[in-house]
Amino acid sequence: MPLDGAVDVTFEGLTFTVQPRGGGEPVQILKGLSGAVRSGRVLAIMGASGAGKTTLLDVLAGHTYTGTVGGHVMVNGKPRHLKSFLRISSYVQQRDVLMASATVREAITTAALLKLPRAMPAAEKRTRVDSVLADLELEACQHTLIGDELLNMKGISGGQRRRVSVGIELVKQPQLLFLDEPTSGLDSEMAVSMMETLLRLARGGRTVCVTIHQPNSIITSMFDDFMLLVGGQAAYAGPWGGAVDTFAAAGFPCPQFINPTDHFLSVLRDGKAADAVVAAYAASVPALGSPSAISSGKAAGKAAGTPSCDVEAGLAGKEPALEGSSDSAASLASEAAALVEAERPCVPFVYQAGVLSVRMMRNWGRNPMMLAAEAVQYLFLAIFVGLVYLRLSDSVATGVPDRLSSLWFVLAVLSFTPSYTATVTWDSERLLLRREAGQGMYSAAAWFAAKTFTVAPVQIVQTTLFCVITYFMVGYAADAGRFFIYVALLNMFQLTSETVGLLCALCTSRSMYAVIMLTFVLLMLMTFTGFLVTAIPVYFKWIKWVSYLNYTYAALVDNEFGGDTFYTDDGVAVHGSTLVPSAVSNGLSVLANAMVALGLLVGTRLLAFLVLLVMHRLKKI
Ligand SMILES: Nc1ncnc2c1ncn2[C@@H]1O[C@H](COP(=O)(O)OP(=O)(O)OP(=O)(O)O)[C@@H](O)[C@H]1O
Repeated sequence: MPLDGAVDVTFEGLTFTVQPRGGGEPVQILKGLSGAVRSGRVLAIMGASGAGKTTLLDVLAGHTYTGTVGGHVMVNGKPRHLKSFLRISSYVQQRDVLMASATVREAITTAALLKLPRAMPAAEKRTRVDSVLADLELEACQHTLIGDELLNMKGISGGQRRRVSVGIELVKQPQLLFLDEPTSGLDSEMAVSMMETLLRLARGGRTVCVTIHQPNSIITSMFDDFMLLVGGQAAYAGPWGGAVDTFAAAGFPCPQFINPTDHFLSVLRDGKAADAVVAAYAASVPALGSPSAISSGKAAGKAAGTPSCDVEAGLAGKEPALEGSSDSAASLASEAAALVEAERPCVPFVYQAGVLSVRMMRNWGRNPMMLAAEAVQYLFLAIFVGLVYLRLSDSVATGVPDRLSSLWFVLAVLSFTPSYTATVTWDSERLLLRREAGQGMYSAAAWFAAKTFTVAPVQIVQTTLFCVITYFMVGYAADAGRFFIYVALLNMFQLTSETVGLLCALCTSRSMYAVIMLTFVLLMLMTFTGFLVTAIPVYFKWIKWVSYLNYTYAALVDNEFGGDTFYTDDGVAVHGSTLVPSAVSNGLSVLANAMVALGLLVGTRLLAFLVLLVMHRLKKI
């Protein structure tokens, strides 16, 4: 799909400085880099691990969230206006984070629905998807699942996954494409095919900038421009063909039959040699501040094919104090505002939530094992509880304590099962949410709404099944009203448990830590329902009053005992309400306890929502 409107990006004296977390002197990661990324061409940024490739790509793409950027970035010769720049550019991160249960076409269609204006006709969006599939040669596998080996879901190849990640960005037809290590993890054939795709996109009028680790010689032959970094400095910047000459001029000619990039990296491993190359390169380009340094780059490069061409001086170690340098506080604030603006979705909230709900439901549908595993878990546990407490008697001596413990056991099952499921599924959800919401495909609030409205019905069905089995197997009060109260209380309880699990996952950002936190929280809440401990120490009393287990347990016990009669061994009838232990009863009616439990469900859900928003804003998820 050829594009109109060539975009050339030039940069001069770029620095990037971070303040180490543990304190100490600021660390300069990029040390005054200058160069250009041209329309219709591919610029490959290379260097050893830690040389600063990703940092440079982030700064060029305008994706820096921390640190201080210095220097100039110009777009078509004018200072970059980050907000419009972000609108016409796309960034493909190193790791493919995709929905495993979607087909290739569905993944790109979802991106089109969320990234293109709502007003654009559906047919036009479909055409856009078709053309992306054609551009990336994904037509043959468009109906294949993306898949995930960890989920035992067979899917497309690694190279196709990389192309799907690019396709998701291409739907908005960006003029600039930044890709972090697009060939990493691919075998050489797939890596070549990926580079061919990028070259084709560049030739169609796009400006393409990639970081690359260890390219083979076929891949290097596809570079138009090349930038080689060592310790945040430029060892070379210019047309690919000039790099070998620069190294030769510095005293390091490339041996015959050796891949030049292997030679470059091997030379740069030696600190002294690296300094010599950096100095030789810096001496071969116009001085920083010279009018020719940026503006004449393209023409000079094309004419001479020397290092001082498309990509300009990487002036080693110099801290440029350029006029209008972007490291002023005001400039940084406006860049941050531009990023926030760029992360704002372009379709309405309800539409976002709708598209996400469809995708989540499809995910359930395509993962019958996931659904079945949960349902079997509830079924198995319900039958287990039923068998343990099968047909309880109405004896004061045995029926009463067994009823109390069975209800506590039911709560234990419905505390741990949904909350653990919420924490263990979080890791994969988090990565997708971070990428997609981070790119402004949808808001975190829309994701939360979609999750709430798609997960809740499934959970209600599962919990109701659990309730029916346990109620009749155990033989709780034979009263329809009390049965429905039991079902309602446990459904609210189960949803609260799921929310508590999600809350722990959101607070810790890693499911492993979430599980530890959750176990601690649940055990603490379970201890103070009045069933395990009757005399609660004064310093723990507050836990009882904020615990959703306490209110639900009190309501369940009251509901069960309230209208029933029990019999002593001597046959004396005793009204159930008098048998409720004082440690369990909290003085509230069933309805009042249910209302508090409902309030706690709404409260924890709102709290989870707020934590999600904060963590998303802080880039912690
Ligand atoms: N926010 C940061 N705070 C502290 N150090 C950082 C930060 N970002 C990057 N660095 C450091 O800057 C150096 C360059 O990092 P960068 O990720 O750009 O390297 P790279 O060349 O892309 O490496 P790789 O190929 O391993 O991804 C590394 O030493 C890294 O630890």
